[in-house]
Amino acid sequence: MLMADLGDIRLNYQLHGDPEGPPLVLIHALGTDLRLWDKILPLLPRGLRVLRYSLRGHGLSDAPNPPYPMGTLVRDAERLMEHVGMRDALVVGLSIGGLVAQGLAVKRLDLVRALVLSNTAAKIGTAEIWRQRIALIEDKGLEAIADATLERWFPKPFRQTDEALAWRHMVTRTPRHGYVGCAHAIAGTDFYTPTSGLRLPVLAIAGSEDGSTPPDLVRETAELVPGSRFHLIRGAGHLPCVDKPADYAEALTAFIHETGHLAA
Ligand SMILES: O=C(O)CC1=CCC(=O)O1
Repeated sequence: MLMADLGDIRLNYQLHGDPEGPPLVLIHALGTDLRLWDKILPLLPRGLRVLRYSLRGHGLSDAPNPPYPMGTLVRDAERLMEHVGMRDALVVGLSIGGLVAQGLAVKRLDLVRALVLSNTAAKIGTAEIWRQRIALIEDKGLEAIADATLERWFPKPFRQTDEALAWRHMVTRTPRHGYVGCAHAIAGTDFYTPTSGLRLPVLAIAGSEDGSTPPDLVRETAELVPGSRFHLIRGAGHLPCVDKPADYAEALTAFIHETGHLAA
């Protein structure tokens, strides 16, 4: 468990794997933290240098007052990669993590060699949806959105497990400032034009049961970048690294080898 003091923010991060290996960066979803990747880490090929961190306002990272502009979240990722001495990485971003990953690739292509856009889009939801969600949280707290969030995140059978309850706790324990800060960032982000200009290998991953970023939305984003590949995980929800970790790790591993990031 490590903390990067970047001056105006301290971010919690972890490094795994081979310190000399090709870099892989994992960026999580709203209302979760770096533990989102726990199940897939042991399933990834050996030899990678893996960086995962908690976004500002999440996990053990600082949670300053909202709002957080998307540019600030992108700058956090940029500065953290510089802090640990990483460039030319394969960057995996899930949901808001996918927005940060797109922004990072647009701004700093030297840091990003390939992108995995998981359960994400160039634009997620509408400003009005996010305004309503922020107002509800500011009035009643995160408990007020927890059940609806789990319905969008997980297919019904998974929602009935003890594990789903643990993820519900993760949502309600997210600092209110942190969730609202990042919700503002999502509300203000439309990457259709900048992402259309990207030219790098892209794998888009969708879950057939995803109630937050449904497969068609993910496919539409993949199609913005010529040559990108779309992979659907059947039976998975918004967080396939949680409810279908083996399928998720397999798709990621195939892409890691396909792009030549790590020799097969
Ligand atoms: O809360 C949701 O519906 C899912 C979500 C949207 C952006 C994100 O990171 O998660």
